[in-house]
Amino acid sequence: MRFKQDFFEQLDGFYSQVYPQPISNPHWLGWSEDAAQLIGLSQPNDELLMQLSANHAAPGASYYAQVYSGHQFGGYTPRLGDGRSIILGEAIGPHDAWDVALKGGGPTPYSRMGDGRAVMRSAVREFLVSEALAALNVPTTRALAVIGSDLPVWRESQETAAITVRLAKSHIRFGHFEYFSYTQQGDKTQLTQLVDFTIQQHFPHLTTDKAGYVQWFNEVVAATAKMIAHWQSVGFAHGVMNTDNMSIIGDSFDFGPFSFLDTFKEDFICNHSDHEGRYAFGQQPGIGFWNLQRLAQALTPLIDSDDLINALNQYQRHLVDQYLQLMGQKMGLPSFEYNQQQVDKKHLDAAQAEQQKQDLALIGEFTTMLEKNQLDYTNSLRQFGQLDPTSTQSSLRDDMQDTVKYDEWFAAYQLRVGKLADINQWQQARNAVNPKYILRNYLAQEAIIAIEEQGDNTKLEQLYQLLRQPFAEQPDMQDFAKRPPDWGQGLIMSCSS
Ligand SMILES: Nc1ncnc2c1ncn2[C@@H]1O[C@H](COP(=O)(O)OP(=O)(O)OP(=O)(O)O)[C@@H](O)[C@H]1O
Ligand SMILES: [Mg+2]
Repeated sequence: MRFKQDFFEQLDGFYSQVYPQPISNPHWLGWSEDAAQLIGLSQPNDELLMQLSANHAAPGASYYAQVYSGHQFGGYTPRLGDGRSIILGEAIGPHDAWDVALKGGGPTPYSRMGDGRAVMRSAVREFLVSEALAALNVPTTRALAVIGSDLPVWRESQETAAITVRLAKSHIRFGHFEYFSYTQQGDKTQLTQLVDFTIQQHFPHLTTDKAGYVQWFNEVVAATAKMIAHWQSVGFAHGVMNTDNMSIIGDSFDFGPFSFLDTFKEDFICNHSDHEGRYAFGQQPGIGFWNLQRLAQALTPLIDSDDLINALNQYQRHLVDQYLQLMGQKMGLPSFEYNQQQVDKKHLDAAQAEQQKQDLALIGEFTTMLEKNQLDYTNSLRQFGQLDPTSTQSSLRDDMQDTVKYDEWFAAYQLRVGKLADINQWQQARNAVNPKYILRNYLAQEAIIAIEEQGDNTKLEQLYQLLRQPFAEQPDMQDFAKRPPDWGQGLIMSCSS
């Protein structure tokens, strides 16, 4: 790893330098070949294991924990910060630089009551989902590796500690801006410094002046909407959309009790502690907006309210455009022209707006049918993409209890689809965007249990390899595409991690 230290060198006062604490008997549990390439690594080796388990110092690393705050479940916590994630610096890759962080690397000045550690099950889940989302083309932080140990940690019972080696183009969160806006009221120096740094590093096509700030916030709104549209389209529930878990570049970030939908359920709650369903699957688009409003509030010292409001007002349009683009591809809505050019246009004409409304309704009726018939979201879409859109018979129809309703819907769908030139091609295009394999909670759980009980990471490795190619048939792996067994249906994860 070759590091640069832009955050560390340019943002003094935005972090505490702190060295990670080693974990004992470190061993590789998981290694992502794809993530490794991003920072110019190929194979894991013993020295790297010692460095990433904090047993040896990594040459060129700075080791720091960032300070931030955030709205958690709607309430403001004035100071959070990296309580268990220690950043080594920005590793220089062939295309981008990636922060390398040891999540679970030991206590920091921001640990509050926590031990600075992560338990194996949560580290494994974060590793797998980071790489699975990336393979689904969802914007996300990455995971280079997960490292097991025999260091005991206490949660509800005794468990062992592990470290996820996270790669992130940025660790800057909405909560960073909240922290520097509210702790330094009346003095914009640090807030300005942070915005300028963010723009220079991650939005280099923009200027660091008033006009640039406005454009930047517009792009943050669009990136956030895009990320959430991706989540809704693949059926991903994040579970803890606090503003300290929202990345400023719109990457999915901090994976705790997340879950992919098995059976489609709009109000699915994956977080055991989320009693009111604040972060339920169907609430995510609205929460994204709420979080952007909190960010906007923190930026009022630098950007005029009218400009912030104008940008916020574009959120829904970005979200709908992106969602329709993704779902349109998944469902094969033809001449789907919600391309980037159109997304960038400020206004749609009346005919386009009407078409959007109808398409949204068509997609919504489809997911409602899935929900009513308790069908699996991922598998139903995969199945749908293999049917013959010119024929009224299909295996998906056979799965519906109410075929009258389905036929009615399908007739409307056929009308929208029109004539197809090549059915084979149509089906191939659907298979390229409707995954066959997703990280179902029960699959992650099986991999975790094998490690817990036998110290065997074969299942984890197998799952990682499977999810690298979620759209490929992988004939030997068909069982992994099945709906969960009874014990694994709607598995809800504990928040302790
Ligand atoms: N075991 C722990 N020890 C110390 N601090 C912790 C621990 N678990 C969580 N925290 C801190 O509590 C706050 C909220 O936790 P949250 O679960 O959102 O983040 P996280 O999973 O620890 O890390 P990240 O957001 O970097 O992925 C953060 O400040 C986090 O660092
Ligand atoms: Mg967090």
